[in-house]
Amino acid sequence: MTPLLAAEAVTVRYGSLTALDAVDLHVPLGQRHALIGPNGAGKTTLLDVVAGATRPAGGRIRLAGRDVTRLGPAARARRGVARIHQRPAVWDSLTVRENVLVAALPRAERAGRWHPTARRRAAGRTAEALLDRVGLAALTATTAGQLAHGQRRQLEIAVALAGRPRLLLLDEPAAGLSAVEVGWLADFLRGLPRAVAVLLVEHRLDLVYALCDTVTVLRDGRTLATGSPAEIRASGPVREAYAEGVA
Ligand SMILES: Nc1ncnc2c1ncn2[C@@H]1O[C@H](COP(=O)(O)OP(=O)(O)OP(=O)(O)O)[C@@H](O)[C@H]1O
Repeated sequence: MTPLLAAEAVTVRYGSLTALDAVDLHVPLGQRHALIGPNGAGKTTLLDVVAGATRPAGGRIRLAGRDVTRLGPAARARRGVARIHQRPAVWDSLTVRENVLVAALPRAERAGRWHPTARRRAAGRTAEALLDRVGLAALTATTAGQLAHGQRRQLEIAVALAGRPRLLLLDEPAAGLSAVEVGWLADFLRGLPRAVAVLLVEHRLDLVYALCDTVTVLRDGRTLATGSPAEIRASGPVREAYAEGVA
């Protein structure tokens, strides 16, 4: 079956540094797939390539079989790719609700809400439901710039889901969160419908093993191993390589 995401022989160079060297990655529909590896292994670079933020020097990205290598981030977002950044990226000057509305309006239009009032209403309902789900219902009128780090993460997740993605790219979502917030994040991601596939970059292996079906280990821009959490845990070379480089 055609995977939702296929990265084929993706190569990225920064000057003389090869950040990714012919990396292959397949994510089937609905899969929770983790990318782990030492610092500098190329994990964020691979997310950048999948999101369309970095153009590879070689290789292809296919979404549901279609070659999207030449498409930028906005076109990929329209095809169902959403991203959570290492530092939560939200509009500081807008309210919490407005942040989600901005993301929900184009989706409402694509869903056939042509009339502006109908579009606003549909987007408003989406925003309210999502803010409720991420636990920000009491803060809808708060300016995003006033939110604490964990709340910004919750908001960014609501914004990402407002476009109804098929593929959610998460770049170290647990970074900077308290233990309670990490627990919330794990529960939230576990509860995501399988209509959304997840590609997760995360240093916290407890979270990776608890959430993901498949784990790919990168090292120095190359794939060291891909397997189930049990297979990756049991792999001596993987443990050594990962332990060497983790901060
Ligand atoms: N814009 C850039 N210009 C030059 N080099 C870069 C750039 N972005 C990344 N690199 C280099 O590419 C390599 C891969 O970086 P990347 O951020 O993808 O690694 P990572 O596995 O995500 O690391 P970390 O776990 O530390 O976030 C590193 O050597 C990094 O210094």
